[in-house]
Parts: sequence; C-alpha cells; structure tokens
Amino acid sequence: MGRVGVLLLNLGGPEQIEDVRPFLFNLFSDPEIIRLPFPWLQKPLAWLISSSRAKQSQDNYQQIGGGSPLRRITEEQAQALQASLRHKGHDANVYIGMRYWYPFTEEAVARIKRDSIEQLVILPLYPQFSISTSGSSFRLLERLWLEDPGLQRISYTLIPTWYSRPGYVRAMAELIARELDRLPDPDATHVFFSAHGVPSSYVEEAGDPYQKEIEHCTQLIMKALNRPNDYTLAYQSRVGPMEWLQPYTEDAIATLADQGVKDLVVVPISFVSEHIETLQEIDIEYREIAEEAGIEGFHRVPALNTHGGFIDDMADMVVEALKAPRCLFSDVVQPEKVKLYPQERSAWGLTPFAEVWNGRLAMVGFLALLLELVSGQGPLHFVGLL
Ligand SMILES: C=CC1=C(C)c2cc3[nH]c(cc4nc(cc5[nH]c(cc1n2)c(C)c5CCC(=O)O)C(CCC(=O)O)=C4C)c(C)c3C=C
Ligand SMILES: [Fe+2]
Ligand SMILES: [Fe+2]
Repeated sequence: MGRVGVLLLNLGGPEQIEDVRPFLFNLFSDPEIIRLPFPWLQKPLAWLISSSRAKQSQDNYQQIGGGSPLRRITEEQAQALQASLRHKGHDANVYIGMRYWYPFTEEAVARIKRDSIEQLVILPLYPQFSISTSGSSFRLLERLWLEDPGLQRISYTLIPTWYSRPGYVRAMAELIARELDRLPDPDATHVFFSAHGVPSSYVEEAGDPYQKEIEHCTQLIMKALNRPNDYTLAYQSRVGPMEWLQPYTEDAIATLADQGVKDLVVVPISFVSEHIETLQEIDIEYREIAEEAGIEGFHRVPALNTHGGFIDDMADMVVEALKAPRCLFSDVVQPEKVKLYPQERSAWGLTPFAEVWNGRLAMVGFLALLLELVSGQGPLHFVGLL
C-alpha cells in the first residue's frame, strides 16, 4: 500500500467576528446553497445577503465567545483519528478541508499533493448526505481533480454517507442515555431530535436523500437506545422566506409543550461537532422558546466531538474503505441519482429570445435588490429575508 491519506471534509466557521461577513459571502456564493438560474448573479447576491445578514450572525457568534469552535474541534477529531488509525496498524496522514473557511479544501488538496499521498479516503464529517453539504464539497473536489493531472494520479475513494454505522449509532445512543440518566424520571422525558434543515425543494425537486437519511438515522438511534421514551424529529436553522423541511424545531417544541410535555432532551443530529447552531441556537434561542412555552426541563445531548467509540468507528470506516471497491465522484454526483443543478435543465435555456429577456429581467431584479438594500425598504424586507 502506498502513502495513505484521509481527507476530512467540513463546513468551516468564522474564527473571529471580522471573519463572519466573508465567511457568509463564501457560503452564499455556493450554488449548492443558493440555486440561481443565472450564475453571474451568484456573487452579487451573495454580497447582498452576506452584508445584510452579517450583523445578526455576528451577534450570534458574539454570544458563543466571538467565533466558531469548528476548526479547533475538527483538528482534535483529525488528531484522534490519526492516533486511532496508527493504533490499528495504519500509518495515515489526516487532512482537513473546509468548504467556506480556513483551512480551505484547496489548501488541504495542495498539502496532499505535496506529501505525495497515493491512496486517499475522502470522508465528510456529515453522517447524512445532503446536496448542500457533502455534495457541495464533492462537487468542488471533482472540479479540482478535473483541472489537475497531478491529482488524477491519486487513487481516491469517497464515503458519501455513513449514518447507519453501528459505532456511530451506538455512540449517539450512549450520549442520549447518559443525559437521560441524569434526570429524575428518565423514561418520562421526551427525546427531541433537532436536525439542520434544508429547503423542501432540495428534497422534493432536486432529489436530495437528506430527509430520508435523517429519518432512518433517528429510527436506528432510538432502536439502539432501547428505552420507552417518546421521540420527535424536527428541523432547525431555517434561513430566508422559502419553505424548509418541517416541522420546524420552534413549532414542534410549542406543540409538545401544549400537549403537556415537561422535560425535553434535545439531540443535535446532523453534525458531529459543537457549533453555532448547538451552542447558540439550541442552548440559547430554543431554550428560551421552550421555557416560555412551559417546558420545565430543557436539556441537551452534547455533540460527539472526540467521543472514543465514535473515533474508533471512524478509523474502522477508513480501513474498510481502503479495502472496498472505490467510490468515485461520478458514482455520487450523477444528476440522475441526485439532481444537483435543476437550473442546468433546459427549462432555463428556452430560446435565445427568452434568454435575452431572462437576462434583462434579472438585471432589473438586481437593481431592485440594490435599491432595497440602500433604501432599507422593499419586498425582501417585508418577507424578512433582508
Ligand atoms: C448537515 C448540516 C447542515 C446543512 C444540511 C446545512 C444547510 C444549509 N445551511 C445554510 C445556511 C447557513 N448555515 C450556516 C452555518 C452552519 N451550517 C451548518 C450545517 C449545515 N448547513 C453548520 C455546522 C453551521 C455552523 C458553522 C459554525 O460556524 O459553527 C450559516 C451561518 C450561521 C448563521 O448565520 O446562521 C448559514 C447562513 C443553508 C442556506 C443551507 C441549505 C441550503
Ligand atoms: Fe448551514
Ligand atoms: Fe442559526
């Protein structure tokens, strides 16, 4: 076996308050996050949305100490994984490639090349696949591979989804059980899974398997937990005015409170590290909503971070991937399996006449957006997007 590398993919997060705006710009520049019919509109719109969202987002990051803990935790996970692989007899370098902040995926790929890695396992730190997360990182990597013959010499394999691994499911169940057992009446406590949401159109129109995987994942965890607790799955962190996966976390909390539920154990399920949506959104915002609605005990299960059983299972997953048939970009991001770019369908092409008018209308729309940003008034403010 040649030199082995593992590339951990993650989202990245602003490390200090000044990073928030450029981080948001990178995020909204991603066509997998905002899907526009006109690629040339992507950057101007990303600039508009990041500028208007920056203040609120900065306030949120301020509440958790001024920055995201994501880089630190991902580096700890990488070190722990490298040690676990070594312990199992595999000498592998573990790299981190973030999608929207440092260390960027491009930097990781440059280091992988410099270290002459010959076999590479690409492992997203998202247990469930979504077009907007793992899919976006794969799309970027696929482009880097296409552009660079040096990378094409590396024998890579992808692990697109891994939420059903027994080690991961067991570790999640263990953390939930630990939290329940701290409470006076563990069996009467409601287990509340809160997954990061995506717009419903991703699932319904673009074929994102995310919702199905999240639902199956909660079922597997409840089976492993093997307790009589009632449970709910809801989706958090909606951005913008369009419809996202439902029920929304805030609505589901209110419904349970109305039904007389008094104790909740909240389980963040779509991400394996603490981050702003656990530390600020769940621990501060949803706690407040729950307490106002009449929930007396609001508890949260910690993220896996460097949980021993979880890291050990990740190491096994890497070893198994090195032995298994390779999984290539073309196996994951083929449009017939997951339609990544609905805007690429001919519906947008229409006729040359229509394309000219599409362009003109888009220009008018963009000028209207600029005007709204400058004046502070307009339809987007009305619906709450700006
Ligand atoms: C599986 C996890 C995630 C999915 C799916 C996801 C989709 C998604 N996210 C946005 C918009 C934002 N996400 C933001 C932060 C953020 N998102 C995730 C995970 C998923 N996103 C994480 C872990 C984080 C936090 C990183 C950190 O700093 O700790 C943000 C920025 C924060 C804020 O302003 O609220 C935005 C914006 C969309 C639009 C989307 C699907 C289309
Ligand atoms: Fe997000
Ligand atoms: Fe949020």
